[in-house]
Amino acid sequence: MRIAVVRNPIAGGRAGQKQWAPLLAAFSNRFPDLEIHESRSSGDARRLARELAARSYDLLVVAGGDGTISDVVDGVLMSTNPDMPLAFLPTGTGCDFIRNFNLPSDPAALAEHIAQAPLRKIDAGLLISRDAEGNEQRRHFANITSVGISGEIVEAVNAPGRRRILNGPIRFLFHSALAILRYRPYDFEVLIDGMRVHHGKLALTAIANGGWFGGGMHITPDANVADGRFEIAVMREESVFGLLNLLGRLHKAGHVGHPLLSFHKGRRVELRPRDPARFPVDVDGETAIRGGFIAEILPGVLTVRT
Ligand SMILES: Nc1ncnc2c1ncn2[C@@H]1O[C@H](COP(=O)(O)OP(=O)(O)OP(=O)(O)O)[C@@H](O)[C@H]1O
Repeated sequence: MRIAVVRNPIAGGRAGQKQWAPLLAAFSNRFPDLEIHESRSSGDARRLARELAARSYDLLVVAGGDGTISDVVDGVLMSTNPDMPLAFLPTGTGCDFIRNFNLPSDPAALAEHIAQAPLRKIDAGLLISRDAEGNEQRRHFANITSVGISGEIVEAVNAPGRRRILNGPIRFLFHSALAILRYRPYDFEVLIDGMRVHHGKLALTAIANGGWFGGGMHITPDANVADGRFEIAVMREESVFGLLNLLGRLHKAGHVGHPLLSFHKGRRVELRPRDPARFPVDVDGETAIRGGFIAEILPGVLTVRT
């Protein structure tokens, strides 16, 4: 099997770098023709994926976290060969997307699992938004797009320079607490398949292909990456203490049934802000776009070996 790996060398910080040596050894052993391609800057994994998808590999393996997977998914789906099969080597901090698949953690077992796994089709999301000049922009995502408090947290956690100061989970907790204290709820209309399901102030809305975000928070427990639909969680305005309490329950999906939360299924979600602010949107754990947008599910567009 001819395999190209797209690796983000900074994913997961020091822990991610430690994981890499045993993964590389196990994969080189199982797949002697392995080629490694490293991203050189933010967003570079998208360019690499688009170029590599057009060549004659049997498989593209993504070594990184959710941001790298998101860039590679976008690059492959924008390439001349969107059917290029993908597999995942988790070396990121949160690694939420791969929680949707039952992957072994031992490197040799993971290599064998990928070698044996049948090809299957899963869904991806498409975001249609506008850049600061008002031009339409399109990008794909793999896992979850969210706005509100989560958008603010993701922007704060990833702000330039912060990756070096605190390590992954501590940085996330620290900036989450700060962002919650500072959060002023946005005013939104949320439309799902043309029906208005919410208008007014929001704590958070998550549009999910997969079930987890924020490093293990099980925000949409009913999401299924292969059912052709999003699961959408709409969390209404809440006090700071209420928000902290709700977010604290997310890891074990203890938020389900909370009176301020509603869950929906749909294929097309429109988020219309009531004022035209360029608020940050969390796209697979990165601030990839700003302001209102439309999200569409693309059923079965991704080919994976998981
Ligand atoms: N060579 C590079 N130098 C600097 N940044 C890079 C480089 N390659 C990729 N990036 C950027 O690194 C960021 C983080 O990547 P990624 O999300 O994969 O890791 P993570 O944040 O540790 O994991 P997770 O998202 O699962 O928590 C992405 O925004 C990506 O664009």
